[in-house]
Amino acid sequence: MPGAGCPGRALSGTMQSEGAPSPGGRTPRESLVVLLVFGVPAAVIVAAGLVGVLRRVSDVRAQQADAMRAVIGLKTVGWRLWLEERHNDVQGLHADADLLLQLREWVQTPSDGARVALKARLRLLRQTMQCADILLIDQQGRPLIHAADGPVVPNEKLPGLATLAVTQMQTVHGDVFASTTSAGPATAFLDMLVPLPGEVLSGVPVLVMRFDAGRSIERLMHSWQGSSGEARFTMFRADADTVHALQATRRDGSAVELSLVPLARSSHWLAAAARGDQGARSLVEGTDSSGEAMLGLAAELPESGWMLGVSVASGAVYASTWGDAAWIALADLFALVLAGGAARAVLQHRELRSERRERAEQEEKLRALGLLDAIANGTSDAVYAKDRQGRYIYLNRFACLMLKRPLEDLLGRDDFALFAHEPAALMVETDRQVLATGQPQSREDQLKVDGELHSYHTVKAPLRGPDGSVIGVFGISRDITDLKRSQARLDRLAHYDELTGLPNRSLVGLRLEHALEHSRRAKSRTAILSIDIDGFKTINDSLGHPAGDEMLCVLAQRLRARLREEDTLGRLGGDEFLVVIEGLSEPGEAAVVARDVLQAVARPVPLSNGSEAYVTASIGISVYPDDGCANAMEMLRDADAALYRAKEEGRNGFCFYTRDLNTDAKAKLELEAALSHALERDEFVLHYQPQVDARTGRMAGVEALLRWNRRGAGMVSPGQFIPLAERSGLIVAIGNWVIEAACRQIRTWLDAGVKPPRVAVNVSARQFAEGDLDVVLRGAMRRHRVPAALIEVELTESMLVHDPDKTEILLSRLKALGIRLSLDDFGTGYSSLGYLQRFPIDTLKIDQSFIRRIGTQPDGGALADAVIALAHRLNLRVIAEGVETPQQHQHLLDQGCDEIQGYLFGKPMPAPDLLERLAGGACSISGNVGTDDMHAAGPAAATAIAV
Ligand SMILES: Nc1nc2c(ncn2[C@@H]2O[C@@H]3COP(=O)(O)O[C@H]4[C@@H](O)[C@H](n5cnc6c(=O)[nH]c(N)nc65)O[C@@H]4COP(=O)(O)O[C@H]3[C@H]2O)c(=O)[nH]1
Repeated sequence: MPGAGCPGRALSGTMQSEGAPSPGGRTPRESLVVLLVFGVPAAVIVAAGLVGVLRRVSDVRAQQADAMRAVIGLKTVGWRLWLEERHNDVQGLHADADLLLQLREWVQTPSDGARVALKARLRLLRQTMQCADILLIDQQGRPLIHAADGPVVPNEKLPGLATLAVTQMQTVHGDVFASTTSAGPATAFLDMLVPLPGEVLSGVPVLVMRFDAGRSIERLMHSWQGSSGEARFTMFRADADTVHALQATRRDGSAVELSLVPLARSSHWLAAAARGDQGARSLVEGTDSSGEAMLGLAAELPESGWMLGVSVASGAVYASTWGDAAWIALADLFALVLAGGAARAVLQHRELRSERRERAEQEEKLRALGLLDAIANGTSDAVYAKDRQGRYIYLNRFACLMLKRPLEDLLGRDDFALFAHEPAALMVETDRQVLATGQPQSREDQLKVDGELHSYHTVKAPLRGPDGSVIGVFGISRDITDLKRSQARLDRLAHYDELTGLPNRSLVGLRLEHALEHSRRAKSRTAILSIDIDGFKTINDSLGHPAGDEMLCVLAQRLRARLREEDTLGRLGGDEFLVVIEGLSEPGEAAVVARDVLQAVARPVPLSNGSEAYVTASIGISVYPDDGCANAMEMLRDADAALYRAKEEGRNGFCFYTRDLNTDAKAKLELEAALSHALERDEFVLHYQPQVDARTGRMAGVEALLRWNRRGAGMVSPGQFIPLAERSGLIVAIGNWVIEAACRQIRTWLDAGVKPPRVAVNVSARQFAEGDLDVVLRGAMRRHRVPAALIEVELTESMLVHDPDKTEILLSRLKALGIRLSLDDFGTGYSSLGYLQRFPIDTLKIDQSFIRRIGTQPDGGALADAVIALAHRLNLRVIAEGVETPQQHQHLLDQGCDEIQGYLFGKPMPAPDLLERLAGGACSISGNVGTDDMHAAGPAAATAIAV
């Protein structure tokens, strides 16, 4: 926490020292890798280069040796040819008759003349055969006469050769020999000895043809220009100490001079060849006479007594090899340089990478520290660290703000120095657990800050040093006061009704479970009262929801005030309340409470708009264990069943649950299931009840009343199934069917030539709310070609008040069709006179309950009278329904009521029965005025009045 000078720095130092690697250090493993990757290939390259060079040298030597052997072979062939030619030259000499004759003459008469003649002959022969000399020798090899001038060049091998030739009696030749005169140049000769017939020439047995071998030798020693430079040839001969080489020199363009050169045995290549160290015809190395390094190869020159050697300068032979070697070496060097460079680059790269990594790590750490600092100070949690002794070593900015002290004041202090003893002890205890277990701990604390109690959620974890040992405690504390408040609010919302503040369904359910549990143990009674406000919907619809809500709140307060503290009062939703009463000793105590509740509800409720609302309540009671319920759910179900019964029994009362109620509920469910199939099974039928002119008794119209002929069960009263159909939504389809059926019936009457009465159809609230009543009516009227004047729609007050604007539009659309509108049950709801003026109503229908009062109570007709007067004041027609007695009829007639409907004039009846009435043209009051067996005839049904 550098900015604040907080001990965040101390933490930074700790983090930096953690396990940093040696900077730029190359590990032995890295060096080994580099050595393996680059050293080994480099060594292989160099070795391969070396082997290449050596192989090249070896190849060159082998090639050179082959070439030299081939050249020597060629030279040898040349030499053999020359020898063969010489043999051919001397062939036949031993049979040369002229020569033999002259020889014989000379042998027999060794006169000068004979000698001269023989010598001339030999000279001629020498010329012809191009010999260097021709000798006649005796058996000891001593020359007797010769053809050339000058002294005879001695050949020490002649005696031996002469013996051989004579013994074998065939031509033989000796080795090439050189004249060894020290003064002039030497000449090489070859003596070919031809034995002469002995009986002829005893004493002169051999003719020696001496050939000059110089030319041939000179040809042998002609140098050869090969690919590896000039090949030089040498004839040589070795004795014990010296090697004599024959050098051929052409002097004057024709004669070849030879010289014998003694060579040192040591370094001259010929000496090595002569020694045969590496075998005959093997390549030898040495120097030549001038000291130049030479490669040579020597082979015996056949039948000459000499060796023939060929040599080339080593430099010329290896020149290309050295060139290749130089290239290879260069390539090797290049490869080595490359390998070295690559190795260096790799090493540098690795070093660079490692440096970069270290730098990145360092930066990362710095960033992390910065982040830590930013996080610790950026959060609205208190972040802190303490040493093992509980002294603060770090606090973030928020922690300082929370404690309202500068950092310097806080560092080094412990919790006892900063907080009250009790919370401090708890904090220290948590620290102790963290230090002892090395495990994080969390807890919630409450601390007084600025005189206000705050809730904190704290997580504490061990603070570890670089070696992993626990050196203190690290903590984060979050102010969760608001969260706690929200939680409490959510809790309230989850368990309490927002409007009345009473426990809601879930909390009441829980309390009921608890109460039952307690009752089970204490063997006491628990009762529940399911309360429904009668007429609440009407209040809501007529006065608006705010008024409804206001009334609910007032009722909730009243009920709460009537109950004991330990009783639970809850609102389950809408106008449903539930009371749970514990510890009853007998069920009758529940009835006392119920009566109290009824009284409380029945009192007028003053509303803020100045008006007063009058409502009653219906209550269903279930008592544990008397009703045999096992749990809360069953109790609620039974109390509901009792509530329905209470409502059925006329409201503003209570009803205890009995087992029969459950049977009723089941029957209702079955009824509902059967109702859903009634339309498709065509089980509905319309009955018609006459509405007659009060004065004339003529039938002015009929009310279409729905009947359900339930399969297997007979006729079901609309009072039973209409509410069910309303609840399930089936009423919309059923209502449409009624309209269709009524129109169809009118058409039937029309087609039958009967003047049909006006038919009033009942419309349900849901059907009206669909908003398409005009479309449905128009469709039906069009399909059956029914004049709109024959249709009347009966609405109830509550339908109109729900959404007046929408109602106004729909009613005007109906009026536009030409349909009459009648307001049913008028006076029972919260009748608003304003609506009567606003909506295009034609007729008011006085509710049966008002009619029933006539004649039974003093001034019982007052309400009916008022409705009649009001209707007429508003120019509306008025019709009274449920008229059963002539007194009622008379009273209504006296008051000016326009039309009458009731058993007195006819019960609802099937269409064929009505047809008879229609045919009769008037509605008479008779003993049996209807065929509808749905309702029992009233007391006046037996009276017959003819109108
Ligand atoms: N005690 C007695 N009762 C008389 C007398 N004259 C007529 N009533 C009965 O009073 C009810 C008049 O119908 P409501 O007020 O529209 O009351 C109707 C109406 O609200 C509803 N309802 C009947 N048919 C339909 C229908 O097609 N559609 C809708 N939505 N509701 C219908 O069912 C209610 C009951 O119908 P119902 O059982 O047919 O009962 C009829 C009728 O039979 C009388 O002199 N004495």
